[in-house]
Amino acid sequence: MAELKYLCGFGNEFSSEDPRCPGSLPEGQNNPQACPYGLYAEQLSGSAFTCPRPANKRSWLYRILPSVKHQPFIPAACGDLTEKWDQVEPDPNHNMRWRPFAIPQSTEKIVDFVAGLHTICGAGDAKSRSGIGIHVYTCNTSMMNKCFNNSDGDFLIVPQQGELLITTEFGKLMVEPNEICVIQVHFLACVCIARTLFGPNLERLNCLHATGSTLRANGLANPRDFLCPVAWYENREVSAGYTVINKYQGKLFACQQDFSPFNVVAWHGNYTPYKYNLNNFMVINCVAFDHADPSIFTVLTAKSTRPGVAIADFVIFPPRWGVADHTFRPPYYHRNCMSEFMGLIKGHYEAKEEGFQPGGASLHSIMTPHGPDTECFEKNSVADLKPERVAEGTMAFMFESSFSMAVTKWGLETCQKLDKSYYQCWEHLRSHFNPNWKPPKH
Ligand SMILES: O=C(O)Cc1cc(O)ccc1O
Ligand SMILES: [Fe+2]
Repeated sequence: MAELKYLCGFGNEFSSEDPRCPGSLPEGQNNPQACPYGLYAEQLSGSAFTCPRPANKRSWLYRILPSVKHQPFIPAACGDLTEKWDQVEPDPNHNMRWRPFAIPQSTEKIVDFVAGLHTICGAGDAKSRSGIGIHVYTCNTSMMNKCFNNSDGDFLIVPQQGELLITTEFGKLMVEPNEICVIQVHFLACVCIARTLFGPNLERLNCLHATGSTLRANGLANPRDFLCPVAWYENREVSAGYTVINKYQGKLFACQQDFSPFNVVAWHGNYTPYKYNLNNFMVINCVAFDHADPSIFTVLTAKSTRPGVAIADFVIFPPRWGVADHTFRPPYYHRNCMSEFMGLIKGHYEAKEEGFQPGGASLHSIMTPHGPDTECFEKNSVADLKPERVAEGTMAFMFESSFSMAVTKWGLETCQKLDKSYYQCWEHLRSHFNPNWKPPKH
């Protein structure tokens, strides 16, 4: 497949025409009486009309047929996708760790993107438009004559294994591990497996959906590194039926139409899907002493209505230099007023060299004490503090949320990946207390 082209910038006013139809974008107005090439004009808004201008998000799509032409939606099987946060009793032992989630073999079961979504934890409510859902996604096949949209929130997709070709109404995105992509609320997406890194047709990812707020880029993620697709259309009748699956108020619904919805010939606007390569993040770190809190690693944030408090921050722990003097350099022990869901794309996480594995995850719920494991503490309390590379070959990430999240039955039981021995990584922490301690002489 030819290299895909992208437009670069974050939240820019973009415009794009499929080169097969030059002049398909109306000039000087959005709603001509008759659009070029006989297209329909359709607006997709990401902010209320009344929002102040800098917060306004909307795009205009010029398409062969409008989205409204479809059969009614009917309930569809939700599998392990849920917004029921009371499936299991609350449990304050919410320092949890999961071994790498299993990817079904295609010889056993065919699983596409939608069928492969499993909700692991979350909180809040799509109806009041304030909430978060964290899903683990494993699949072994492409979506065929089928696409998906999430009416409940923006989808942030973090591939861990295998490349994805995501067709959207704005065009195509190729997303590989160490890249992320954002498919906003209401955008249609067809997720295909493009190429796999380990064995045939196996994909594993984490998805975050944040309800009620648009994801914004943080200052250290340069706007020009965000890539958005260019217009691409297909004029394809599907007499057997094209299925649109809609996640709406926490449940899945499906409808049929007799044409491909990827029929947008031209578009313009500032509300588009995008991808971002995590290697482009301009990492900063402490250059004097002490461990800086991980807000310095925030790539994207979905703001809540409370100033400075996020529904969810997307944070990464990329390779960097550690140079802090007279400092315990790894993460400190802490009790956080935010929930921390972490995943490992590749490598080893500095606070837990073992146990936390690529393709696995951890959850440290609100105020649950956690920090470096015993080995990490002992080693780094006496380490020679030369400048050194930290997290070489590693990419860990965190969804940090102000919500106190519930774990689902799938996360607790069905997935069978919960590491029940996780608490033991702190069990051997011993007291170093010495009441006769004297400050060292210099
Ligand atoms: O718990 C963790 O491993 C994540 C984390 C990392 C860090 O550097 C500081 C605080 C924090 O919660
Ligand atoms: Fe933490």
